[in-house]
Amino acid sequence: MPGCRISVWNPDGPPSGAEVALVWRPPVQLFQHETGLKTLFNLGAGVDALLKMPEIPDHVRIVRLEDAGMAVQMAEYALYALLRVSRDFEAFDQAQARQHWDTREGTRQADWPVGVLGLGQVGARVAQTLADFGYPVAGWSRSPRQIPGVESFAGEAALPEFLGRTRFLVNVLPLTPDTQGILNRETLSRLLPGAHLVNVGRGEHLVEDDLVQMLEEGEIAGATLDVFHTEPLPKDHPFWHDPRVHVTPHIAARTLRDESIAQIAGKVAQLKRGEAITGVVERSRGY
Ligand SMILES: O=CC(=O)O
Repeated sequence: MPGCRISVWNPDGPPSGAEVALVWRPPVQLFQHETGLKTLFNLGAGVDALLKMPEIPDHVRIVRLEDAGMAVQMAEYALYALLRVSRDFEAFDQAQARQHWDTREGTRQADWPVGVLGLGQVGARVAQTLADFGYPVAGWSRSPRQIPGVESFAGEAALPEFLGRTRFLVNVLPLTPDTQGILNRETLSRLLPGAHLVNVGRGEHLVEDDLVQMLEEGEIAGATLDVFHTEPLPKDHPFWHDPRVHVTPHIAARTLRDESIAQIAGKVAQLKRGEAITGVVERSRGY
């Protein structure tokens, strides 16, 4: 990046005078030290942790990563979880362990209506991918979205109807005060029987105790969870030990270095030319 001076933040040295910082969960001292910052590029899609930091001055522009190779990873993750449950692959693994030739009846895609919570760049890719495979897919977002082959539900009033037609629920919402705890007993109990939950948003979207109980009661058949209230997931957490729950360590969509650098470098160049950039967070909206 000719024309840019790039350094690693050194909290013990004098301020660098940087106008732009690339951050992931930065310490508050950064903002007390580097007071010339104008733009923060978040090295992830979710900016919830940054928006919980009152130390970030109001005039600092926060920019999130837009897709940058994450959307396709989320689509892969959701597709993997969907195929595993909808095609009974776990039952076949168990049958193999018993050398049992399990000639169970085949499953139908129509029996697995998919619902995607959140239809931003990531959610749209997830919904589109699963729809392309032939599953009935609907998406829920704040405002209506037009995605080919995906039924759109918008706004809080449409949430019960969206949940009521969904058996495989994928959460990719941003975490905001409005969406915190949105996956709870009241909402999850509206899903179709035999439901499976995939959470690749944030742990705080889910009321974990509600899910633990609903799995016990058979109200929810299973879950594939990548994010948790406490990460790493504490060793004694019931999710580790429940065979109906599949735990992954916040890897559903990794930040890809080259793609992220290219995107951020492009936006820095645009800013230097005085152009508007996309991906700027609306703080009042929460993402
Ligand atoms: O959690 C990861 C991200 O927000 O990109």
